Amino acid sequence: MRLGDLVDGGSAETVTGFALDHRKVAPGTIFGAFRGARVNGEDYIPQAIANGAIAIVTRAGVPVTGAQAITADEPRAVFAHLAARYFAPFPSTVVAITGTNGKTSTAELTRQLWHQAGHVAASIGTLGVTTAHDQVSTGLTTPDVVTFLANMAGLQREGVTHASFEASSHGLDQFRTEGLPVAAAAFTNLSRDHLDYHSTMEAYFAAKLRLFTEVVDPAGTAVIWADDEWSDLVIAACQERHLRTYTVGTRGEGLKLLSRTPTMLGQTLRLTAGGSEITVNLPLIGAYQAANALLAAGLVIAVGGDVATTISNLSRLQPVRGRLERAVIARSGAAVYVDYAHTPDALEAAAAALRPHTKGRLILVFGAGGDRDQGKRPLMGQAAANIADYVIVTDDNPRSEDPATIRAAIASPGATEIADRRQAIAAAIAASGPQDIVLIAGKGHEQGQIVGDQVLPFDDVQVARESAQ
Ligand SMILES: CC(=O)N[C@H]1[C@@H](OP(=O)(O)OP(=O)(O)OC[C@H]2O[C@@H](n3ccc(=O)[nH]c3=O)[C@H](O)[C@@H]2O)O[C@H](CO)[C@@H](O)[C@@H]1O[C@H](C)C(=O)N[C@@H](C)C(=O)N[C@H](CCC(=O)O)C(=O)O
Ligand SMILES: Nc1ncnc2c1ncn2[C@@H]1O[C@H](COP(=O)(O)OP(=O)(O)OP(=O)(O)O)[C@@H](O)[C@H]1O
Ligand SMILES: N[C@H](CCC[C@H](N)C(=O)O)C(=O)O
Ligand SMILES: [Mg+2]
Repeated sequence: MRLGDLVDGGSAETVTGFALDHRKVAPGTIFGAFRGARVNGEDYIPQAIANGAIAIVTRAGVPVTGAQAITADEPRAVFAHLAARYFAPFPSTVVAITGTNGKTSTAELTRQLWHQAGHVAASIGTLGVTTAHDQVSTGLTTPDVVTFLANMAGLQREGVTHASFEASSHGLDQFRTEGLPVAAAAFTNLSRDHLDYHSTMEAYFAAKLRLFTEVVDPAGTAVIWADDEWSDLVIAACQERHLRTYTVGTRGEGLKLLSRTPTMLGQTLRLTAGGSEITVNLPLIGAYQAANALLAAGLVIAVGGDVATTISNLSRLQPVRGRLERAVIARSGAAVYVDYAHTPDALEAAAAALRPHTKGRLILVFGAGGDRDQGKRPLMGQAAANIADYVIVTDDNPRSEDPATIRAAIASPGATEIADRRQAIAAAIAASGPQDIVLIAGKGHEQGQIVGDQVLPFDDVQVARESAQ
């Protein structure tokens, strides 16, 4: 592809790739020079050109000498759209999920439902790039736009026709997932997180809302969990754009949840869909997993899946890694669960899921990540005190912060503090009785504890199993 094929007045030079970092520029690259959270990418334009960049996408007025300048008010959006034309084709059906909690779960359950329906399907998100046979980590929930589009194109080459992806608020704010057609977009919920980056709930919500007002195709569908306090605002924004909406939940119209009855290993859902009443046994516990499963079904139906088959396939869903994952039964007889709850709302959702299965006490081990929203820490501490009978506060990826300061900020009333996560997990399990449940929250599938700039190997499930012996 030549530069002239991509931009008006472009030269006949061959485009060889796209880069956001000047260190990744090779001859023929189009470089995106953007102001970032840490540094200003515009400062690296001369180096990018020296490394062979043939065009620079940036703001108007930024000096560019020796390469074609492509300028726009929102240069990240233009860069994404140019890159998408370069990397295309993509899987023919792509859907996205946003919300504070439940993106990974919904993306993964959507992938599973498509797989069951006979499609070659994949998902991209916190767990990495997942196909029926493989899982490769990308490091971020929503990778940078070049990685994202290259991965999507790679999936298409491998025969993937259906792909779901997580659109994090950072990703949406930074236009990391633009340019490719998105046939449907789901909203899970909104609660406190990431205010270190977005400052206010309104700004955080506005970032999420872009998925519906700008990213999803105008002829696409918004699939909305109707029972969240922010849902009506999402529905209103979609209606303003004349987007088709498909709502799910007890207030849902597409999939209406009539009742939810916990069973030993899951729950029975009674629903109305397309005018008929359907009962399905979901092999996952907790209201939150039912919500995510219904959203996944909604997405599959929104892009053409058969309603009855899709709902019946819910009974064959596999658990999502690190989301209410039963790690081990301790010698005491207590069941030990690992969950990725790292917000106040998620802690409540995870505890609510386990309560009906607990005859005794709910013992909770958790912490809060460093270099992330500080305001959520005391709220998590208070939530923990409300939902659990015994709380141990420990470390969870302190990153560059002092772990003791993070634990002090959590300040969970009545909690025990054990800095070392392995010791905390061991203490929780040692304290458990046969009727109790131990919930280890915050790290889910993660394979490391980030301390400073080191990633020390750590897996909550494995440590729980070792501690339970
Ligand atoms: C705050 C944030 O979101 N930062 C992300 C963002 O960085 P940025 O654009 O602000 O970059 P910057 O470091 O200020 O640099 C500005 C520009 O200069 C360029 N640069 C920089 C240095 C240099 O030598 N040369 C150069 O060209 C950079 O490539 C960049 O384009 O874009 C980078 C590339 O896409 C990301 O790697 C980086 O993620 C950092 C590492 C991060 O920790 N992000 C987390 C907070 C995050 O994004 N999390 C979300 C949500 C998690 C969830 O709840 O699910 C996620 O989607 O994972
Ligand atoms: N629908 C939901 N409602 C409330 N809480 C939920 C919901 N789905 C998941 N959770 C909680 O959030 C945790 C993380 O779930 P998941 O990984 O699916 O969310 P996510 O949105 O991808 O999170 P992240 O922002 O870290 O990528 C779960 O382990 C659970 O505790
Ligand atoms: N995607 C989330 C994950 C948080 C997980 C928790 N273990 C932490 O490190 O805070 C974030 O980057 O904020
Ligand atoms: Mg996620």
